Amino acid sequence: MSKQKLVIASDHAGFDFKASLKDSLAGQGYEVIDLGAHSTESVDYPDIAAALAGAIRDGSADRGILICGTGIGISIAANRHAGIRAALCHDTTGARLSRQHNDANVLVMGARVTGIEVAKDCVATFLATPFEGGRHSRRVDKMG
Ligand SMILES: O=C(CO)[C@H](O)[C@H](O)COP(=O)(O)O
Repeated sequence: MSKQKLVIASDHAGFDFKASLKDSLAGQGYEVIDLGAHSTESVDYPDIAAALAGAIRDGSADRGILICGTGIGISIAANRHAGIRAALCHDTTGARLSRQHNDANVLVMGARVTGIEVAKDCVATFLATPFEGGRHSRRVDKMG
């Protein structure tokens, strides 16, 4: 099976964290589109979330990873976009269930609240876990 196409983006607070995740994913052979931020210069997370939503919507990527300081603002912003199911996760249980029950297509994490090794485990779990369907499909469908 071919690897999923990934898009990753962060605000300034997640810049270093994003670089670590991107390196790790590249090392595993993933194609990763990086939509910035490209430095620690301050940017606004709604703009970052909008850019990533566009990349999922136009088919440039299958799954997304978003990072801000807490993950809260950028997940709120991402979920305002049609077709985006962004899950803010702090551990691998959340990452697994976000896929099994919610068919999340964007994993969100907070660089100021989650350690990078936990984050790498969350990414691996998120990418490896299929949606369970069944009763969960009905609920996901109700969200549009
Ligand atoms: O976590 C965030 C949003 O939920 C942002 O990363 C955070 O608010 C940015 O703060 P600052 O401009 O003080 O670096």
